Amino acid sequence: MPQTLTEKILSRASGKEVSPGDVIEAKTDIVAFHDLTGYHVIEVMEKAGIEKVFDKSKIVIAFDHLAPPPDIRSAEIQVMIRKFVKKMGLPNFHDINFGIMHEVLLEKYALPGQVIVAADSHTTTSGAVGAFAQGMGASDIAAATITGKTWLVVPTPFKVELKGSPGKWITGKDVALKLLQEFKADYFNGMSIEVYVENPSAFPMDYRATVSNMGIEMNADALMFIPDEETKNYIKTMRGYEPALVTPDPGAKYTDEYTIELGKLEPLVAAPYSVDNVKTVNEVEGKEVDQVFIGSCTNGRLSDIEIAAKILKDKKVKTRCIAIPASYEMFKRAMDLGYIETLVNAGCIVTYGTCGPCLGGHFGVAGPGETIVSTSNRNFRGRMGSNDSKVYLANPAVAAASALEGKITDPRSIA
Ligand SMILES: CC(C)[C@H](C(=O)O)[C@@H](O)C(=O)O
Ligand code: SF4
Repeated sequence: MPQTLTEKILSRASGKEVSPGDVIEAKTDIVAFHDLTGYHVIEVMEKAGIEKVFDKSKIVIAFDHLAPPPDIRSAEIQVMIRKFVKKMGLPNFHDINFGIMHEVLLEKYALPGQVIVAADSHTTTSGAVGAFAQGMGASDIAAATITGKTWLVVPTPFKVELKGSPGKWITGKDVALKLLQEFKADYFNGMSIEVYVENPSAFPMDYRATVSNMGIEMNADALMFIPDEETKNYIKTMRGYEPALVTPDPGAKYTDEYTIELGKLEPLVAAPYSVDNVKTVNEVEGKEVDQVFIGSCTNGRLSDIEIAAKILKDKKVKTRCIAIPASYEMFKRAMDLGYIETLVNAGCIVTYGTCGPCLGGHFGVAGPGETIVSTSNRNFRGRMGSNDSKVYLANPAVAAASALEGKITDPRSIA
């Protein structure tokens, strides 16, 4: 039987031919956790008295939610995890100066065809390179850390096709929001989405990562881009070697298919208080904005910072604007290309590699009555701080244009 990417990956990982609905035990290629959930993972292991991991080289840990620690409790958690890393002799540990775990996984570890599990819902991000990547709770991740295995229900594969090329100021975010507008936030429950890109270079890895990242907002078990030339180029550029590509068999069967004509997309916005409350930017433009956040594991990559820099070059923002490249690597590249200087000159506050304001943690928590435009992935009540704040999710061009004008702005109207 011709297999989808989902079936191919999970058949290899479980050692038998799988079909949607099967409950399987799959071997994990990478098991990861961060500071906030890592604490619980280690606690579960310690309570069970287990002092070994299945394979040191396959455990990845990154500090991001509490980086740098905003309070004593966060610092305590990091101290505890550093001790665990030392005791176990884990080589793939990324302290507060590396970046957001999902971005670190994408840049340094994830490969086509792998099974990746991590203690964070946005683990779907690694699907951008064609890995079956799923977020899990701390107990499941503790079990996978110990055994190198996890149990899964094989999801039903659904195909999305991206045709043509996106227009000016249209990015991966608009594709993610289009899917949410069309299908709503719970449609893909029990499914995996496999995205085929007709014209690989027109939809680069940064855009793919945004869409995969928001796969969990669609409730999909995984959101994978079918590996192609762009996957190869990305891994070659970031790591210096060419990966082997895993692709679905011709004639593989999907439960359904949906096509997006990239050239027909408009900049979209998710209005409060739900990620699927999607509107065109023109429907909400003119609303006054108190703070703009450009960053997170959704949109903190080089192209996001580049777009913001292009819009803000030689101008001044009219509202608070916080920009956070998702990793050290992204910060460094943005700095070398002059984007950081542009953003600082425009009046933005810039730091690197933290979840920070995305989940209302620190570095720009939203206050009562405030309106925020954010490039992150969630906007439910209280997500970025006060229950009385309103968060509009958008792509980096809409965010930067809104910072420039002090109100929600269509970037096509100004640049
Ligand atoms: C803290 C963590 C468990 C959570 C997640 O799993 O997604 C966070 O990263 C988020 O984005 O809300
Ligand atoms: S940046 Fe936001 S969405 Fe991503 S892992 Fe951190 S808190 Fe979660």
